[in-house]
Amino acid sequence: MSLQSALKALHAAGPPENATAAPTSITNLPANILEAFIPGYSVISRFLFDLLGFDITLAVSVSLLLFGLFTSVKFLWRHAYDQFQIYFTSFINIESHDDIYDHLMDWLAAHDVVRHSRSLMAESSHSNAWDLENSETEEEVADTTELLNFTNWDAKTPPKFIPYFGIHRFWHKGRYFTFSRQNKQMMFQGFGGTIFQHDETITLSCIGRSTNPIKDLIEEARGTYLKKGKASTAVKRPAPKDQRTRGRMWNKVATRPSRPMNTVILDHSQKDRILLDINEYLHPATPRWYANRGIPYRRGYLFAGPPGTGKSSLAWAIAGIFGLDIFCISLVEPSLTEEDLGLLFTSLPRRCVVLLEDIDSAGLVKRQGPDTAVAKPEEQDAAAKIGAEITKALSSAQQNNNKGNKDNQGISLSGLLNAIDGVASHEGRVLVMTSNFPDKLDDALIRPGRIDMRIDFTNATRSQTMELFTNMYLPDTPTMKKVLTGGKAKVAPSSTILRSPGSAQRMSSECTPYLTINANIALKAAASLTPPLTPRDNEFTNAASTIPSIETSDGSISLRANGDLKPSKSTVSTLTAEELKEIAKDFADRIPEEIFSPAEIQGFLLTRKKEPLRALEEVESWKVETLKAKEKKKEAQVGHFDTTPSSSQSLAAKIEAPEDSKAEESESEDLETEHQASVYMGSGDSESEGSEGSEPEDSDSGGSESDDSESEDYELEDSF
Ligand SMILES: Nc1ncnc2c1ncn2[C@@H]1O[C@H](COP(=O)(O)OP(=O)(O)OP(=O)(O)O)[C@@H](O)[C@H]1O
Repeated sequence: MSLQSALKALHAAGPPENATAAPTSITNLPANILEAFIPGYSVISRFLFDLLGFDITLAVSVSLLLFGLFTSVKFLWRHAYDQFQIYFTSFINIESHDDIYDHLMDWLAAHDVVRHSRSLMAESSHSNAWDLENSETEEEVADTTELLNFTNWDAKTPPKFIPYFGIHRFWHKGRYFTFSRQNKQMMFQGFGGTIFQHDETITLSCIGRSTNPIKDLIEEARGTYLKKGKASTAVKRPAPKDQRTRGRMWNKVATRPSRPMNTVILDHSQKDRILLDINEYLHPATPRWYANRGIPYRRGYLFAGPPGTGKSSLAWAIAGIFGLDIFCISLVEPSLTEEDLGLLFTSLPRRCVVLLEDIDSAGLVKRQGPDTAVAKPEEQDAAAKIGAEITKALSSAQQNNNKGNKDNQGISLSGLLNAIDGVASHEGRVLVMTSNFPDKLDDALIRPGRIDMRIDFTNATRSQTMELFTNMYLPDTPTMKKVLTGGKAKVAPSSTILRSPGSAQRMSSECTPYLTINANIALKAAASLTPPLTPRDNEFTNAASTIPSIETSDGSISLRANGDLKPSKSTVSTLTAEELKEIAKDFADRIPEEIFSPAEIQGFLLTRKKEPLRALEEVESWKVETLKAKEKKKEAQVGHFDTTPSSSQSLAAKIEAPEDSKAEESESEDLETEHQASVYMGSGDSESEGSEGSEPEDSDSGGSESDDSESEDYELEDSF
């Protein structure tokens, strides 16, 4: 029927006056009823009749009836649905500041929900430095002589889609789930006016009167999430002040690959000691043991030593090995109050590593008052005096700061002690404090019960230097890469506890029964390692098996492993493990003992990370220059702090009569070089009795995980 004929038909229906007559059908409502719904209806309909030539009453009546029907069905449906939800469905709510929120979002992003939902949120997924390390990208950057451009790589990273606010429905394992994401906006009156804050809640529900299916789903999401980050360590820091007031105490700031223990170069007996101690402490049976004896279930460790000697690295490695998150607290954070500190400790998970870095420079107000931070009379060492001055300056600066900030009174020593072992303190955590000046610490802070074990770090010894060197230049195998990148390596966490079957055996025999179980597991894991990760007992033999050939061309050197790795174009020759060992020895011979920190040596090697021979060649001049710079800095500091002239002696005073052949070899160098070379010889001679001609005891060939990624590691740690 054409439009014209339709209009004609309507026109034939007669004028609106007819409409006032009794309706001929239910769809043709009386005009007075329509008037009640639409005020002025009769005027409008007359006007439209004059204009169009037909009565609209029928059309309006039908529309109104349909609308009424729809509204009542909708109302009934909603009511019925609400009743159904109340009596026949179960709910679990999750706040956005909880870890489960992340677990679920991650799970949903990878689940069908996202594929079928029509309301999604796209998030740019920024891969971190380690994510880039996959075979595809690696091939693309095989040639390190060219400048890199990451634009294309970023473009290749697809965005991540997560469900947007609102309700999403999905089936999972034969059950129907509803996922609702709500945004809450809160309003606060602050000093600067009204502050709006957003917070999120998600509600998971399923049909049935039991919450078990939802719990299972959450458990599944959690499992998937944790599995993904199995070989990585989550780094958490206190949430910003405004979030803390709303109950969110910690924020995850990063996830980084677990640091293998063999990349922390430290006396192996010390490493074993601390690992066994923590392993025993974390064992599920231990809390009962503590409770039965009325001992608070806490354990604290002090890592003491000069800067850059591996204190934080060891804490990271411990977190990685035991699969714990690491919670870093900076006591100098301006918004942190004692109350906050207490709450932070209370909201720690059951097992975790809490890292309090550089506790000596945290400006703690001591119990007896800030002046007690002044150096004690027996402190003759310039470095110690400088440390005391810095602590004092920091302390007074913090107090000055606090004068203008009523909220923040700073953290006092007693505030920290309360947080560490007060009633509110969470039990089961591994507390690690690091300090460059342990002698400055208040006795109360380091008394047993608060600090149960102290590990002393020193500047690099000869064997440490050798190990640093070999770690830097051992080939990077795919297995190692997986360990470092948190890839699909299956043995990463356990294998790093014990470095080799030999050490696993030893550990097994030394441990308590329940530790033996763990050691046996570790023994199996260690046995399943590929050669480069099984060091210590037969380090160089293993390493040699991964290096099949030598190619020498232009004098620069790189390593190649069994065809697993392609040599980069910038480095063209290969060393055997034996040769590498010899170079490492030579290198260590040229570095004075306990003068340079491992961080300094690592920094030097990093700039020559594929050229061990160049490192060997250039180490002498680097050594001289660095020593000069150190001396200068020390003099400047001594002058600044007005200490006695003897305080500038440190390096010079360690110099003894040159007598070693190495020192004689360098006779062409200036006087100072000779002078400093003898520093090394002096200590090297005495040390050489134990170490000369022998491999560095306990060195880990597995440490080859260093290489390229170590520089990233270095930078990242600094940023933390
Ligand atoms: N013993 C070591 N073994 C391996 N690497 C080390 C060692 N000491 C330092 N490094 C390297 O030096 C860098 C700095 O180390 P780290 O932060 O652990 O030192 P630190 O003692 O905590 O320093 P600070 O006291 O300044 O905080 C890291 O990249 C780390 O890899």
